[in-house]
Amino acid sequence: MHAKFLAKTTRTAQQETMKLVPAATRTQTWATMGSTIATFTFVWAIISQYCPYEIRSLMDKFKQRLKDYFYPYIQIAIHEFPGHDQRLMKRHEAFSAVEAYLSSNTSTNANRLKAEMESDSSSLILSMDEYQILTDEFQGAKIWWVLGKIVSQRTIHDKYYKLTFHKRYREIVTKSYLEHVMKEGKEIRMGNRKRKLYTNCSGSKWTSYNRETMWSHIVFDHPASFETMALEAEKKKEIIEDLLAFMNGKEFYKRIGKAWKRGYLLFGPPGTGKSTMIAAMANLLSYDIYDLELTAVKDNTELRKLLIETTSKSIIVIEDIDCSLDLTGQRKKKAGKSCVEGEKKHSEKEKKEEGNIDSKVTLSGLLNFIDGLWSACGTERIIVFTTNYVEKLDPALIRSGRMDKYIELSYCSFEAFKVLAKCYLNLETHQMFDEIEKLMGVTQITPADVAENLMPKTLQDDPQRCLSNLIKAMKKAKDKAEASKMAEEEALKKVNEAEEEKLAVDAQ
Ligand SMILES: Nc1ncnc2c1ncn2[C@@H]1O[C@H](COP(=O)(O)OP(=O)(O)OP(=O)(O)O)[C@@H](O)[C@H]1O
Repeated sequence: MHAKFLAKTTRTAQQETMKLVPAATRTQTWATMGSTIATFTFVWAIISQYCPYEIRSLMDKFKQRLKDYFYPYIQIAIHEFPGHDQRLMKRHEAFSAVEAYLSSNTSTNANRLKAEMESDSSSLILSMDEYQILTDEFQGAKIWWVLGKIVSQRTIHDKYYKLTFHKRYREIVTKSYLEHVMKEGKEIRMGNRKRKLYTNCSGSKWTSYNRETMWSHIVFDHPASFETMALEAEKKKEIIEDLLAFMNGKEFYKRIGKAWKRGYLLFGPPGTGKSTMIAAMANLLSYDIYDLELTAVKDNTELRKLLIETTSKSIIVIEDIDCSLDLTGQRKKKAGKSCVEGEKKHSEKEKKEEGNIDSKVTLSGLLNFIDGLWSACGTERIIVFTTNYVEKLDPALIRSGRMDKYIELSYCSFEAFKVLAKCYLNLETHQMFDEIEKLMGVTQITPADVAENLMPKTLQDDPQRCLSNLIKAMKKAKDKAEASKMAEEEALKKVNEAEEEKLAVDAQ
């Protein structure tokens, strides 16, 4: 039994030893590896310190190649402030585009999100938090995105988006995927951003990001739309189609070799909706507006600079062009609508407050602005001129080919009135409409005046009262027109009689 026990004990000890051997070997391996790494690090530190630069750089190259060989992934970083130049505080457009692109699938894929409201955005933007990894797929390629941050002693830390992908997808990612990200990102940003109304007149309520730009801006938040514009349906449709064709015409303009821009001349009496139409155009296309005040532009050089600073997807507006230039190309002083209503005297102080200066912009400078070589810098821009007196304009300014489309906005027709009645009173038909239609056939009333009368004075205001107000206003306008026509005829009759008398006297 003792021998049996001894044999068992010996076997167990042997087994234990067998079990212990690999554990000991493992410990030994780790120890060897640790000391090898320590030796390597030590040797590397010595080499780095004493080895000549050329050899070190060769070794670095070799190290990188070795890493490339064993690490089959490619990484691309897109920095927030490229070149680390944060002085201008100008974010890299590519960084913002990536941010917008990733925000679209962040909400479904990421579990740590950041919600921010950018100064020029109209809604909250969800983006991935730092070091969160997002996966995207494109044409079979898998791409990982991560948001990193370089912490430095600067007040702002440079952030970057890094994308990682397998090197077999290099072609797809660099040729198509990045382009797709930029395009989609820019579109998302366009849809989210608040649009702006720029002016070249400086004033306290206008803001500008930095002193380097000649334009100041406020957020453009005008509710005008083509739907609410009092205009004949056919005309409305034609204008909308024209604008949309322009917006989607990138390839077309490229094919025909023309700069991607379009000129519109809006003309008609005051209060017929020229400014409203510009706002509706900007809302339809989601464009910014640059309201160019010519009287505040020093000379042609400054005009050119202003033009260069405008961005694409914008409408450049010069209102009341007849007041800004005369036929000889010399400037008239503009004071609101003074050139129409009689030249009101403007004090130097008032002129300064409006930003008006003694401008030397010439007609040729303006023509260059519209379709000279300089006008081709930048793309997707619409230039709109407005005037109350188209016949006063220099023929050079409106010759065919210079302005692409002429839009006349005139007195209110019955069809246009019905649009306003629907908007203001929610009425599609009413027994008083017949009388209004008859009066509209013989009276000239502007949509602004119609709108003024249809506007309910209180929330409970009776639509019937608004319609009868309009009828009264139209009858008054009709009587006034008839009276002034009679006065004109009377004056003409007197002139004729006087001339006849003079002829009779001369004949004697
Ligand atoms: N066609 C229209 N449709 C809807 N509302 C209109 C229209 N025309 C004028 N209005 C109304 O009248 C107001 C003044 O119109 P708007 O300033 O657009 O006219 P305008 O032709 O630009 O005048 P001006 O030549 O004096 O600048 C607008 O705020 C709008 O409410």
